[in-house]
Amino acid sequence: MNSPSSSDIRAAVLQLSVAADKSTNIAIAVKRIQQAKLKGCTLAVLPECFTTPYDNALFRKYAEVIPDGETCKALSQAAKSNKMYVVGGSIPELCDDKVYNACTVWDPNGNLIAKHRKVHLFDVNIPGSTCFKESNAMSPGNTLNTFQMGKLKVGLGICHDMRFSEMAALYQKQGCDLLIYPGTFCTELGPPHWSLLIRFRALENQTFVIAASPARDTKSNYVAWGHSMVMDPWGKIIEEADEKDMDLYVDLDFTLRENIKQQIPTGNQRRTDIYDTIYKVTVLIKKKLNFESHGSRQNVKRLPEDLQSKSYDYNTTEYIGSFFPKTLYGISIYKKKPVLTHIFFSFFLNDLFNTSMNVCTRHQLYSEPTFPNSIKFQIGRVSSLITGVVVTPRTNDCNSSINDIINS
Ligand SMILES: NC(=O)CCC(=O)C(=O)O
Repeated sequence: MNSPSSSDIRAAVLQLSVAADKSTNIAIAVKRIQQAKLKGCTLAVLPECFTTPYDNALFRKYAEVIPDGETCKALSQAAKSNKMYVVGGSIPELCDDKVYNACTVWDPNGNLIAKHRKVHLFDVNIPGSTCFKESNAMSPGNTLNTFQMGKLKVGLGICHDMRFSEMAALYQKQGCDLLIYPGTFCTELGPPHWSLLIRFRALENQTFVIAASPARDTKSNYVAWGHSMVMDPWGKIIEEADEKDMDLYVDLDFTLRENIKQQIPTGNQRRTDIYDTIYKVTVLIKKKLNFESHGSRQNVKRLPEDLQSKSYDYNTTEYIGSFFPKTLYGISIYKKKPVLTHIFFSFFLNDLFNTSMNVCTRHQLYSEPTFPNSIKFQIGRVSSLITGVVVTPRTNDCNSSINDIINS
């Protein structure tokens, strides 16, 4: 194996102590980011729930909206003033009266470039050891999330997410070079599993892995294991903290990963003819439809349950369309983006025949029969949330452009 010659990034893993006061925690994080900058780092990673003691009773109280809350403002400013990428551990996020365990990522201009809501909540019941039910206080996220640092692609997970190998495998399939897990394992599950799981995820996906824990506080209700660490794709620990309040500064050389990928090319050796790991796009009809066309209002009945959602493989789906005939409603995935079905079919045929033809679908029977008008005739708003697509009816909306539909 070639020995690594140049460092691609210098990362700081900030294993800070979490105090009872949120503003104090934020101020400490900002200071540690500044110190990481002075150490030459371009990336700083904070721990899970670094603003909040890890306690179901406190999550809602400490929660804030993203990106307008106190923590986000401070992290954005810290990223910008230090010209660094900041992976903001996690904070309790308040959204639509729900609380999520959410990681924000900030680029060197202070822009929010990714958000990951913990997908697998920490619900365990080990008599005599650990009992925790995070789902009593938090809602789960539904998507996998990556961000780009120059040429490097980074996949995000939060703590318990690291137990799920499919999730990491999907990041590997998406080409991630580095996986980052802010995490707070406890002193019961930390010793047997923390380091092993990080090592598995690194080795099986041939990626670097950074796991950032808070420092241990033996007086808190939930005692964190600490031991933040950085693992290389060979399964070797590059740096590991002990349980104390401390930071790691680590050089990551991605030529190591490139070499391992060439030498042991497991990424190309998967037998997808006999097994596969897929990332699903879920299409959901959220509300019953009520739309207006040609002056006549149509009240559409509630869909049968089985027609209300469909799942597709995100990675392989190029063109897929579903009609919900009772509502005349359609939804499609076109080049991995959600579009309304009639637009999808138009695109599809236009691509196929390299022409600008009009396609008359059932929607268009109720709208105007030309292509531009059919785009304008929008019976629903399509928003690409998390893993899925939520279709929310909108009445008589004739002003949206195709970009609005795809990007909304
Ligand atoms: N905060 C967490 O998700 C803890 C996960 C954990 O300890 C585990 O064993 O899993």
